[in-house]
This record gives sequence, C-alpha cells and structure tokens, in this order.
Amino acid sequence: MIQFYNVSKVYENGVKAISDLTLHIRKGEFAFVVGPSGAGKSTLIKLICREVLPTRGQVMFNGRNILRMKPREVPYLRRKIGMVFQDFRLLPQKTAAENVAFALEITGASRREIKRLVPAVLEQVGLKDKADLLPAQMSGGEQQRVGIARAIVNNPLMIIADEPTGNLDPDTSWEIMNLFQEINRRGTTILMVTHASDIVNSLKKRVIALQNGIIVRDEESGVYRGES
Ligand SMILES: Nc1ncnc2c1ncn2[C@@H]1O[C@H](COP(=O)(O)OP(=O)(O)OP(=O)(O)O)[C@@H](O)[C@H]1O
Repeated sequence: MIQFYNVSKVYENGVKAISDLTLHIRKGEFAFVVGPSGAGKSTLIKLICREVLPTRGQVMFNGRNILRMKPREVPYLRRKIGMVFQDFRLLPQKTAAENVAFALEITGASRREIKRLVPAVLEQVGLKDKADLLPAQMSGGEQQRVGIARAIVNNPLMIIADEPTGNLDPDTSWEIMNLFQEINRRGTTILMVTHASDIVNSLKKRVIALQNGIIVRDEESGVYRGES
C-alpha cells in the first residue's frame, strides 16, 4: 500500500526531519508509529498524503509514485486516505451529520448518496442518536467518533490517525481503539501515531519507532519502549 524508498526530507530551514528512510506498509495492516517529539512522525504522515514532498527518494501510494502525480490527481490521493486528528478538527457550526456530509460534498457525492451514507456511517461509529448535535454538545469521545465517521465515509484505502486518543480519558480511548480495530478488521489499513504506551503494549500490533528521522525499531507484535 505504501512504500518509502530511501526517503529524506530536509525543510527549507535546513532541518533534516526524515533521513534515508525505507518502509513498506502492506494493505490491511495496523501499524503504530512511535517516537519522541521531533522524531519525524508528522513529517512521515505529511509525506504520505503529499502535504510535503520528499527532498530525496520515492514515496509510493497504492502503486503510484506521489511525486509524479499531477496536481489534479492529488484530490484522488487524499480521498483514498482518511485523516483522524488529536483535536478532532470538526467544523463547529455544523452538526455531526453535517460534518460527515461535508466530507462527501467536497468529493462531489450526490444528495442521494449523502442521504444514504451519512446515517449508515454514523450508526457504524455508534452515533445514530447524536446526528443533530453540534461538536460543542458532544463529549470528546463522541467528537472523535464523528472524526472517524468523516474519515471512513469516502471508503478510503487507508486511515492515518495522528494521536487520536491524545485528548481522551483512558476508558474513552479504549472505545475509540476498539472502533479503529473494527474498521481495520473490515480491511482498511491503519497507520497511527501515538504516545499511548498502554494501548500499544496491549494491542501487539506492528510498531515502527522513529528517532531523529530514522527508523530505530520496526517490530511485528511490538511494544512501546520508553519512546516518549
Ligand atoms: N515546516 C517545517 N519547517 C521546518 N522544520 C520543520 C517543519 N516541520 C517540522 N520541522 C522539524 O522537523 C523535525 C521533525 O518534526 P516532526 O513534526 O515531523 O516531528 P514529530 O515526531 O511529529 O514531533 P511531535 O511528536 O512533537 O509532533 C523537527 O526538528 C521539526 O522542528
């Protein structure tokens, strides 16, 4: 699904955020990315969705070289990747249903499709009865469920989640992790940046540890090892 071949990213100010990194993520995988602040985790994510371009090396997504994509192909790439954020990033003026609908509208979905898909996906994330609430009227866990609904509604190949439980209490975090696991079981590849050591240690998924832009550890059934 994703291949990095000897990828380096040097920002304009000379900071080398990613250094000669080679990485493969297979379709259907669930992988955690861990590492201290400044390790390059966000840069890795941004390289996948073409928010930043590599200084050297190749990034492939679903068999396509993202550097060779034409500008008009970039929306296609972004549609195939659902993003979930620590701070939810919902539109505050829109209800749960409208937030999810908006993600469909911008991809040109018909009104009929929107009417069919929004309730179905809200039900899938356990928010059937909260469709008409604004973000401010929902708990953090509920807001993150809306964030996940928005990420999956376009049926992406992959979900990239950037510390999705960072603002949630432990019980709510586990509910959200269970939802991600269910989405993964249905076939969606998941790449998750996290500092939640207890979650990483319990789930025994692949763990990719970054430090100074380099992969220092990449283990199947891995654990969290003091990467704070
Ligand atoms: N736009 C930018 N311009 C210049 N330097 C940047 C930029 N974005 C990130 N960096 C630098 O690149 C390095 C890697 O940053 P990155 O945000 O990828 O790390 P991170 O592992 O996601 O950190 P955190 O856990 O704090 O979010 C850091 O030294 C950071 O200061």
